Amino acid sequence: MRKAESSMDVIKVDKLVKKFGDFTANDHLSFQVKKGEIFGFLGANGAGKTTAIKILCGLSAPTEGRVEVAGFDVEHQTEKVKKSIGYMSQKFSLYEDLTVFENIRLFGAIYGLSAGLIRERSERMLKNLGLYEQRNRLIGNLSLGWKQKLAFSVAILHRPQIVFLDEPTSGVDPVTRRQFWELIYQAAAEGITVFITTHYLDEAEYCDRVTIMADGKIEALETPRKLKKQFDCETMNEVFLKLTRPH
Ligand SMILES: Nc1ncnc2c1ncn2[C@@H]1O[C@H](COP(=O)(O)OP(=O)(O)OP(=O)(O)O)[C@@H](O)[C@H]1O
Repeated sequence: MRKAESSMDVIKVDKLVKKFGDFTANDHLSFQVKKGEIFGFLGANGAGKTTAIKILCGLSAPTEGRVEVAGFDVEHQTEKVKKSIGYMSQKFSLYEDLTVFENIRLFGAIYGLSAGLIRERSERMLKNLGLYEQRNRLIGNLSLGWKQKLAFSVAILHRPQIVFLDEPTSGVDPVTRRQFWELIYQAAAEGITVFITTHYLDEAEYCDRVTIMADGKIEALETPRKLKKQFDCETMNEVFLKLTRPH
């Protein structure tokens, strides 16, 4: 298993609570994520994953607790947090009526990259993806798998410290999911921390550490190997079912 690059914590969550009225969506979450780590954030529908990710990205304020991302307080240094991260979700889509290259140029400019840097990085990225010959095609004409791989590459174009991926492989075929994970490994090897939610339990096996949430609480947080040993299971799927089935 690939090791996280250093012992530096780039995400620190301390007793995070998020309430919507009387309903507690995140119930005293505490965890840390290291630089270069691939951190899987799992849980059944409604467990509270997206709620927590929105707080970590500075899009929503915690009700209680303290959250630090890339060394910044998410509540009081929101703009600095936003500059340090990349974000991609299942629903995040590139502009369908712009070409591959036009999308990269647009997002590069939004991230504040110079024209020269955008050209250099986009060429390298498109060649790495095997999409260079398609650079003048409209996004709308690409398959979902290509769109998601490209969306991920665009989300890290500005070399963020951390990239948040909310169900990025939802609906794509197993071969493309494997290729997507190759991109994740490349990013992590370059020191980008990857925070990912997924409902595919085979993908949980690819993470350095995994947290499993149920009803707004963290039920387990460990490496996949240790979790399987701890719960006496062959697969992460079995671990997940043990921890998230209604008791
Ligand atoms: N703005 C809101 N107002 C009220 N309730 C909310 C709000 N946002 C989320 N919730 C509730 O909080 C709970 C957690 O939702 P959340 O979207 O974080 O779950 P999730 O783990 O990401 O689920 P999924 O896997 O389906 O994406 C759900 O019961 C949801 O209905």
